[in-house]
Amino acid sequence: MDLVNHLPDRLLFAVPKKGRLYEKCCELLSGADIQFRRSNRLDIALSTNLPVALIFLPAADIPIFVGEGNCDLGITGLDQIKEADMLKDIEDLLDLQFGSCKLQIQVPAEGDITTPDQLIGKKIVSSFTKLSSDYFQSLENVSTASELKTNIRYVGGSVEASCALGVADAIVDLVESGETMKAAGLKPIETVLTTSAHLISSKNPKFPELVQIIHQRFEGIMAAQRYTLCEYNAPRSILPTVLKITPGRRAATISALEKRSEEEEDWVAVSTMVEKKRTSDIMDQLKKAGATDILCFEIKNCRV
Ligand SMILES: Nc1ncnc2c1ncn2[C@@H]1O[C@H](COP(=O)(O)OP(=O)(O)OP(=O)(O)O)[C@@H](O)[C@H]1O
Ligand SMILES: O=P(O)(O)OC[C@H]1O[C@H](OP(=O)(O)OP(=O)(O)O)[C@H](O)[C@@H]1O
Repeated sequence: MDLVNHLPDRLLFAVPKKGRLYEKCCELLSGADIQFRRSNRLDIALSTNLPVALIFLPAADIPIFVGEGNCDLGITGLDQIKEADMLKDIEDLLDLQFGSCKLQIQVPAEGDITTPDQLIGKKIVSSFTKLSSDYFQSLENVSTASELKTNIRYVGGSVEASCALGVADAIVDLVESGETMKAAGLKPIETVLTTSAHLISSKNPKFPELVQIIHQRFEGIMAAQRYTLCEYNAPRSILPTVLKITPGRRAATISALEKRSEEEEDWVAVSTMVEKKRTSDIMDQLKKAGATDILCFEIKNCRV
């Protein structure tokens, strides 16, 4: 099939082609019901149910493709967006809350260096030379990279080996668990940036309505991951108390329950979204306040 001829009618969505972000991106695309089949070795896949073409690119190139308007949408790390200096050229639509890690200055664990200012004038190795330069410019209080006393050099991978090889006094690299740096005999002395994967769009997308629809679907996935639906019954008299416990995202939905007799007090059913991580605590608080029949449900999908 001549893929390229099908592209003018399609929103181009740039997705990391491999690496740390790839699997999770595929899960999100599936959650947003963007169906596709990626043929072996092909870096373009046409969606089978939406006018979308997925373009699989290195995570580092995605900010440029989206920032310069070649792709309407993209997913990549905030670190890559800032390193490409593209934050001002894109719309930062959503923090997707995966691919979370820190860009840190790491030095030999057994060495004398304990603070970043001791590195002024020394050798730094990183794949993030812009972010490293920005950091040391601010530390050295100079306005351009050419005025820097600190020597910042680029390497594309295995950055953590640079100190042991004598190439660097310190490195600036991504750290999640810390295992890689520990194994390389390094320790952190500063966090330059905290990062995660973001959904980004071009400032002037060719398919703005579809950008909005996909953005809303991704927001729905994030909300479904973050919240559960909590339903319970309560006497109307305790509503002010229980609504303080479960105020909901916007407000709780309250429905009157049928009375079984004239004498019975007014009861209501309350339905509200609660943060997943607080669910057990909230159920305990509701029970204590006098609510009954407290149920919590997983949210499979939603639009918020
Ligand atoms: N250890 C990690 N934990 C969580 N997220 C990470 C980690 N390392 C990298 N990331 C995130 O994933 C993005 C892509 O990193 P990854 O190492 O997968 O790159 P890559 O595209 O495979 O390139 P390379 O070939 O240079 O490794 C990073 O920019 C960062 O946002
Ligand atoms: O703190 P940790 O959990 O050990 O993760 C950190 C490692 O992850 C990243 O590299 P990755 O494994 O993606 O491969 P790369 O070195 O080829 O970029 C990063 O560059 C570190 O090497």
